[in-house]
Amino acid sequence: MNAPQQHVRDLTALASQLGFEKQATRTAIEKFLWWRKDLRDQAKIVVDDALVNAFLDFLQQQKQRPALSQIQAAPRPVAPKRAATEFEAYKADAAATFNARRQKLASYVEGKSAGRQDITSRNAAPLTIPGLFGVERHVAQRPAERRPRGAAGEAGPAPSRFDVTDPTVVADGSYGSDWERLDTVDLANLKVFGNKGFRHSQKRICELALAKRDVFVLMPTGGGKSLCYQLPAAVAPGLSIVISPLLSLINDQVKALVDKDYPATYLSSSQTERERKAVYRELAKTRPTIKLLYLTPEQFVKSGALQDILGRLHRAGFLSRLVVDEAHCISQWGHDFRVDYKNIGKVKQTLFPGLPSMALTATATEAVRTDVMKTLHMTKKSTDVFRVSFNRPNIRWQVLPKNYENDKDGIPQYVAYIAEYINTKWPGESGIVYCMTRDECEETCAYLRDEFGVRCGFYHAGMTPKQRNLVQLAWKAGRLPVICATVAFGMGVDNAHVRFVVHQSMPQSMEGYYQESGRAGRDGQPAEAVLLFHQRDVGRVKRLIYMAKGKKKSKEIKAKLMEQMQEYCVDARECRRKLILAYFGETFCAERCAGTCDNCAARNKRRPRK
Ligand SMILES: Nc1ncnc2c1ncn2[C@@H]1O[C@H](COP(=O)(O)OP(=O)(O)OP(=O)(O)O)[C@@H](O)[C@H]1O
Repeated sequence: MNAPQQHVRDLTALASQLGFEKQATRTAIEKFLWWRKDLRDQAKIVVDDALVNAFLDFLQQQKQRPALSQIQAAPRPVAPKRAATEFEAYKADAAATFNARRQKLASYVEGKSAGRQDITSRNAAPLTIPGLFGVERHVAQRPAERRPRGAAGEAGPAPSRFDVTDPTVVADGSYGSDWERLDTVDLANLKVFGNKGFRHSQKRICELALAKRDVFVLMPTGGGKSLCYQLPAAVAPGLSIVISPLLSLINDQVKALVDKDYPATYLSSSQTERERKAVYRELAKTRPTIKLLYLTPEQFVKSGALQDILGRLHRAGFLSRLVVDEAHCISQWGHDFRVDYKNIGKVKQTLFPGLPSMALTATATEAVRTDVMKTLHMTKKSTDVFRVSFNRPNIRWQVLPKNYENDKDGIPQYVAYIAEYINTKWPGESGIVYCMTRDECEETCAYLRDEFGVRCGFYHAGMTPKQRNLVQLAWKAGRLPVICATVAFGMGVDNAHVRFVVHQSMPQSMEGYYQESGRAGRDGQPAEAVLLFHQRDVGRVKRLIYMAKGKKKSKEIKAKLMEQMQEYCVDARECRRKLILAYFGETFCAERCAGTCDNCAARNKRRPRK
């Protein structure tokens, strides 16, 4: 199938999820692709937010027109003038964003970025990232009398951009107006990332990373883990490697960084030969200008050519750090175990001895943390562990009984409940309904959409990557507020405004549940996590675990994790927040829950009023 035909198929699937009539949209899509010459001519395309938005707007316009057949017949669409102009604007905008991103990325790896300088040596001219140039200039021009002074009053050492211990720093949000008081880490945070302050322990983590310590970061979803390695990588000399489990996650991160003029790139099978070669060419230089290189674990562990090149850079002292994102994938006790993750430690020890590491995760229990540290050869002595509370005060946790019976129209009552919950409590708001199987996922979506008028789509591993990507983009853009999904809708799902996450059935583990429900309320606004529980689902989950591929031992571990999940579901007394946090080794006083879980709310109701 050639590329345009593939686009037609994928975009049609998306349009039908949105309720557009299939045959009519097919022709419209062909028109759309005809307009978007860039898509038609390329074997590989980047389907990004701009493209999906342009497409959906285009569909909307087509739908409003009574005679779609006219469009079919005409060589160019006969749209009302205003609409056509609007679409032209969308088109131009989408194409411009698309091209700008590609060009930026290409210019980094091919070394064409205007005004770029070598940013890698301590004595080199200021950092080449345009945003950071001001930082450098500022530090370099700091007047001598205002530099930090030693005890005897003598002038302190001239500040360098690795000077991260300025005692006058105003951390955690309040910068004041005096720029002289800010150190390099603060300035990089402001200039490169546009943040006015640090969250949690971000600053300390950056400082320790710059001091070449091993660091283990446990921070809840949305806590701000990325900054902990992106900032030190920008400021430290040399190149940092980031291992991340998903291509979509890598793409999102690199895109966001390139948009900030940050020299980051990646190597993946989704790149064209030309793109891959350009990255290799850059890496083969004595001093590559790339600061952050994203890789999948498979590539890091299996690609001999890449290992050779990175090994050479390490021997030349040019590697700065190995970062392992979503580090719980290393451990069999984590809910997302990946074999290639397990081998990262071996490769690191053999090819990159002495290279500082950073491991980051949002879900590690004590057992997982110990496992990860052991695998990555991070010793207690050389490693600083940062744990941010996993409490999410803005999420209301609830477990409700699930009713399997059908209502008078033959619709399962639990589906009718979900529909009513969405339509009365969160109409039009963004949310996720997690389902146990692919079939349930499609079925629930059909019920919600066709019987109850909920605007929703579905997402599961049985769809092609492109179809999944389209649905995810439509969801992110707010076009499909609700997604019925299996756990395949997982890592990398980054939408701050999710108001609710419903689990239609019991999840497989507490870790998974925390991760999935934690996608609600990343913007800090009130959100809800509702789990529907029926004893029947315990047997179903168990069957899924034992029927899946894998070794007996790993299945037994999964069954144990599931039992803990079951205990959580059947507990009708203890504070949910306390149970979740205790699972991650954190103590929480139930009083602080203040009725924000079903068990505490029920207890408060029962209590006689004074
Ligand atoms: N210091 C900060 N000030 C303002 N915004 C911040 C700060 N740190 C992070 N953020 C923002 O918070 C959001 C979440 O950050 P990030 O994606 O790094 O979280 P995360 O911990 O990696 O989450 P996940 O586990 O889902 O990947 C991002 O939009 C990021 O820009």
